[in-house]
Amino acid sequence: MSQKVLFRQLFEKESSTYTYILGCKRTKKAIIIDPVDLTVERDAKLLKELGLTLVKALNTHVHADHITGTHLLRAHFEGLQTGLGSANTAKSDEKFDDNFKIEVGDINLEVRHTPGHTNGCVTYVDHDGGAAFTGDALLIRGCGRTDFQEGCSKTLFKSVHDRIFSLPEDFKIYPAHDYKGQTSSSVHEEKQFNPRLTKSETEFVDIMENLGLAYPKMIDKALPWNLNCGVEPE
Ligand SMILES: N[C@@H](CCC(=O)N[C@@H](CSS)C(=O)NCC(=O)O)C(=O)O
Ligand SMILES: [Fe+2]
Repeated sequence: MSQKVLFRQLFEKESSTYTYILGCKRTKKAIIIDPVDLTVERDAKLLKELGLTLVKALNTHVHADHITGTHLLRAHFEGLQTGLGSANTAKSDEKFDDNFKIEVGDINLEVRHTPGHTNGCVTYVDHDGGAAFTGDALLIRGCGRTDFQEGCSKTLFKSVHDRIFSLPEDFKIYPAHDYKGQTSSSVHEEKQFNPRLTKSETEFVDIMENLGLAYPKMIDKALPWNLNCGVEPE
């Protein structure tokens, strides 16, 4: 991570979600990526202890397994803007087109559209810090499932190869989830050892069609709330 940016990786255990805080040391303005409703109080307290003002709460996609904390964070930080990729129909203050550049003080993130797990997934790339926040597009030694939310395994294969594996090999990978206690990886590691993405497209599609994962416990509640920015729909 860049010396100019304060960085924290936080974990929410019910959904095994990683939330990331990036704080500009100069301006004290901060961005949070993939906050969870259950851990908003913890995250807001930490931000305040670090002397940071949260100005943007971003999601990598409309989550199916938990409710986003973006709306609840507004109560702690006046003027907070929520953000999401522009391919989503969900409510959000900002919608980012492909290659859009987010700037907050000395924090710079490039938005790369990486559909496939959902049609609206994005990866936030920190070129200065050499890191990519991949959401569920690329997990450590895995990837997001493609069996709901307009998922498509061929699209995901292309997104990961064209938009994530094309980054420098030493870029770190920070996913939205991990179910095995792993915290980060690198482009080099995933290109070498990811058991799904090292395969041909045909083999990848076959793997994804036979994952046999259970339907996420919270999906029926989480999707309508998250389409409404984490607020209960009327
Ligand atoms: N058991 C969990 C959901 C687990 C799950 O389906 N995770 C998603 C990411 S959250 S949308 C996924 O894509 N997993 C891929 C994999 O290979 O594990 C629950 O019930 O919430
Ligand atoms: Fe997801």
